Amino acid sequence: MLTNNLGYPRIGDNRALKKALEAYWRKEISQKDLLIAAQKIRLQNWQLQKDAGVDLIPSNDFSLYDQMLDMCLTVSAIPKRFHPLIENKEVSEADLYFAMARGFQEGVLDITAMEMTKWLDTNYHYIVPEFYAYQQFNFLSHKIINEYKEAKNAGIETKPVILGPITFLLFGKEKESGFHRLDLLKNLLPVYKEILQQLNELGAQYIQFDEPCLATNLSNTELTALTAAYQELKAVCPNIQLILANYFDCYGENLSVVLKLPFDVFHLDLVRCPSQLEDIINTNFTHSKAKLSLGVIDGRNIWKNDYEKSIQLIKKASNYFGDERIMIAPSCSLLHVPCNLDNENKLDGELKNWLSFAKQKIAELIDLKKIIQNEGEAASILDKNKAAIHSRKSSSSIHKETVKTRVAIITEKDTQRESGFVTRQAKQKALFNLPLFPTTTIGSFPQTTDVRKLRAQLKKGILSKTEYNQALEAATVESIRLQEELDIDVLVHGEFERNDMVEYFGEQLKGYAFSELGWVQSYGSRCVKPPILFGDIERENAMTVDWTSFAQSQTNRLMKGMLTGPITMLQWSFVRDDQPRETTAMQLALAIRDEVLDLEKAGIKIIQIDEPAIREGLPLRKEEWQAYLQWAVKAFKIAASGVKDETQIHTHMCYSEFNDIIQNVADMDADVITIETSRSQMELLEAFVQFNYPNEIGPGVYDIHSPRVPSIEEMETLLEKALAVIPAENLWINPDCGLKTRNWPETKQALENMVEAAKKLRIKEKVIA
Ligand SMILES: CN1c2c(nc(N)[nH]c2=O)NC[C@@H]1CNc1ccc(C(=O)N[C@@H](CCC(=O)N[C@@H](CCC(=O)N[C@@H](CCC(=O)O)C(=O)O)C(=O)O)C(=O)O)cc1
Ligand SMILES: N[C@@H](CCS)C(=O)O
Ligand SMILES: [Zn+2]
Repeated sequence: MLTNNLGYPRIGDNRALKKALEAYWRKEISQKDLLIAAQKIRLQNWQLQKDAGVDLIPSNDFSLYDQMLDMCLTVSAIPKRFHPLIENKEVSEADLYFAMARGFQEGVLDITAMEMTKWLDTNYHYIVPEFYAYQQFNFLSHKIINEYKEAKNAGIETKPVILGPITFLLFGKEKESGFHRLDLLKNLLPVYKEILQQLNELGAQYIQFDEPCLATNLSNTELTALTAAYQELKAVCPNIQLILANYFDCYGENLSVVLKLPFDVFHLDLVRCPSQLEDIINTNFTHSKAKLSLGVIDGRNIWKNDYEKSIQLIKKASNYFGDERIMIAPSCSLLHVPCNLDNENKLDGELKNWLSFAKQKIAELIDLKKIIQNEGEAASILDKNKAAIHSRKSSSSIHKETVKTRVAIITEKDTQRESGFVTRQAKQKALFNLPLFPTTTIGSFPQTTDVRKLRAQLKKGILSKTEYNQALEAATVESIRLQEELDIDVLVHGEFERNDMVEYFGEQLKGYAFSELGWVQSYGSRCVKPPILFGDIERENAMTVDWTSFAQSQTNRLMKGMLTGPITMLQWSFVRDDQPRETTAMQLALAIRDEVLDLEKAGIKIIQIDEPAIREGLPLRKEEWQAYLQWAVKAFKIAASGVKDETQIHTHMCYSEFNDIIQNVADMDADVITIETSRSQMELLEAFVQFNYPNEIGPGVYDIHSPRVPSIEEMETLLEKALAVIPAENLWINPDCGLKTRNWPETKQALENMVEAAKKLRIKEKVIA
């Protein structure tokens, strides 16, 4: 029985990759130094897995920015606008790669970044490949080959991991009409064949094809393409063992086609979908020679594996198929969990004993093998695990009757505003007296090194709480003055006091715990430290009233209160797996509702409840959507509906394709929604238009993930597009998302341009009127 790992976190302990990348982008270190730092992480990861005794160690799971972008470079899917950079000998392959991710603004060149979107239902973002009719591909970046050789030179045999051709095409976008991206498969496959041939020549024994599109509903055409592709690929190198990796859900209705594919190993995510083992047992797979990789260790959460449960599944599989046809594995790549629990010194001992990060999950894999093979320490390993699992199940720190009772008595009335939108809109317009096309921002302003340093100094005791607060007050006042100077209509306080929009709230809620170094990659160099939601959620004190009231006291303009919604708190935390997610969402919703009411009591007239993760939380299979959406929308409405008509509730969403959930977005009944639309050139608005979305909308007019500053004309063009489909009285003007990742000069310039674009639009609208 072999152990199989699908992927390891690539940011390195202590976010080594983030630090190297950002230093390189700031031109503080050379490209050579960046590449050395990257190599060090790869070697450490491989060595750790080899030392632990993992049989199938992944390579090419590392990426300097994103694995989908790596594939674009591998097959030379480089959008035409970046071609001047290919022709420019001064621009290296790495800089071309970063330009595709981050945009490029130098000299006469001003190139927009590629779009970025959520990787299935995770908080990881990938770069969206762009496709053109008749596009040709060729084997450009040899990263997969180089990393295989690099490991081999270090004495480590690895299993190269590659994103499969079907997922690569399906998760990309056509950039012109008249073709479907799957039409490009025949042009793409020769590159995959060349890769297979080269790996074969180098002696690779396994190659893992990631095809997570199999966790979604696929059409017959897509499944036919899948079959054709892998028949062609297998024929090239019959001796390499091909592994099919699907994760985050069942193969579902795709299973019967999948099991006929010429793979040597089929990976199953048995954490998300334990029932699929039974489904496979009920097919004639028992007669096949192929192996199963049983993903029994949760690669998406941080709870210690329950060995008894896993052993049951493994034994069931081995009874049917025999030990030699079984591999054991984490459910998916460990990219989505932090590196190493050993680095945590401040976690409560009881809680720490319930947890497992990437390094510990690798150890769990080996433990399970030892238990199955009944090696010497097997009994004591199992006993220790049983004790930890029992300790969590029976702990008194998890359950609070008052919280459970409050959830039990939620009624329909708790989810309804006093009046409908039309009445509320009239009251709010009369009260606020805002200009046509009001301008606002999404909440955060640049979290500069200086601001982060303040927090680090507070933590280390170098700054007192009073000194820390004074410094943040100064930053807040400065941002308010700037917004007034820029003539923005509805202001924000800037969120300087927040380390992160989820962690900050988690820190103030009972039922949450925090790691010190539990970082997980979100996109590129950006990381998050998801708080650990382990128990019933209770808000003991107001969380944002002091800062928001302070900010409001500094200006005569309207100041938005800024909160994170219950579904985003749920999605971006490591959540408990001992109760339904719905129950946890209701507990969070009640806590946020209390905060909304406290803000209203403190005189705040506009309150934004961010829900950027509502789309990401959708189950991967459509048949499960309605059940989720029903409770997700309910949770938002519980949070938002306690206020009077005059209080304006905003929500904000980014990275979302709203087309198929627009009815549910409308059901949330926020007075104003601000959404990310600029990278897709307002494409997203189509959904709002087709549905005749009734409430006010602020479609983002500039992409905040790129350092490039958009021009006034560019934003005017986007606004014209928006105005063609949204009634003028419902249109707000704002960036795509918060500005925390930007620096001040870019931010000032971009906002100045944005306000100017709004003013020009107002004048044009007056002329037409
Ligand atoms: C809006 N987005 C968010 C998502 N998920 C979240 N949980 N939060 C989000 O805001 N998902 C979708 C989008 C896009 N994703 C991201 C993710 C992450 C960032 C980001 O800016 N991350 C920061 C880290 C933020 C943080 O927690 N900072 C802490 C710790 C700061 C730190 O690094 N301290 C230094 C010491 C300070 C010094 O001396 O310089 C250290 O520990 O070494 C804080 O502020 O206190 C990142 O830098 O990656 C943005 C969008
Ligand atoms: N209010 C948050 C939303 C990010 S999705 C911010 O501005 O950063
Ligand atoms: Zn956002």
